[in-house]
Amino acid sequence: MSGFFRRIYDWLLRMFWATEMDVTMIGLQNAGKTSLLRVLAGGEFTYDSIPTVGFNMKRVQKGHVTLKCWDLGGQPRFRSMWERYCRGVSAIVFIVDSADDSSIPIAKDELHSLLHKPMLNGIPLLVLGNKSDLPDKIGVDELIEVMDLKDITNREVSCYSISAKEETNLDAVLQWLIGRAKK
Ligand SMILES: Nc1nc2c(ncn2[C@@H]2O[C@H](COP(=O)(O)OP(=O)(O)OP(=O)(O)O)[C@@H](O)[C@H]2O)c(=O)[nH]1
Ligand SMILES: [Mg+2]
Repeated sequence: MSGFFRRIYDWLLRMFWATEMDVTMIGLQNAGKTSLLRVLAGGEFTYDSIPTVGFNMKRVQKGHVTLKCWDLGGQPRFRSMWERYCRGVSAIVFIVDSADDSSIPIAKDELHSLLHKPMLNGIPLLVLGNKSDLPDKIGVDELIEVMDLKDITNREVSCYSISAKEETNLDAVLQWLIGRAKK
């Protein structure tokens, strides 16, 4: 399809079949949540990302679906906000720095204590091992193991290895999220 007809087609889809879905992005500080969202929204990757204070919101447009993405601060003082921002969303995205071994046990505990909250029952979960461009990263199988993802039974769970920097697997992330839009 030529660029012109593609734009008309996208516009018609948005006019008559538009869907907006809320997605919340959480994970420890420095995992790469803000970087991922910046790149998903069409921005440039940068090493000078500023730690998020509280939260930010950015919309990501993909065909007829608008992802309303809530990017939460990962420092300990902001983690008590996570539950409130996860309530009622179409999907929770939990981002892990897959090249930082020491962060993983803390990330696992934070994730599992959040998933025990009754208000969040059943919300689909996508766990992303970010920074796959770095040499010391762990792969998806190991991430599933160390994050105890096989023990999660009350919701749909998927796990991908990604790099916000090199834009690795970001299409798969968007496709997964769009597939969770509430009908
Ligand atoms: N090599 C590499 N570095 C990354 C990647 N994604 C993010 N970073 C870097 O990791 C650092 C932290 O990124 P942020 O996106 O600010 O992390 P965050 O999870 O939003 O952190 P908080 O807002 O404090 O919770 C920055 O220096 C980024 O440039 C990646 O895919 N590869
Ligand atoms: Mg941030």
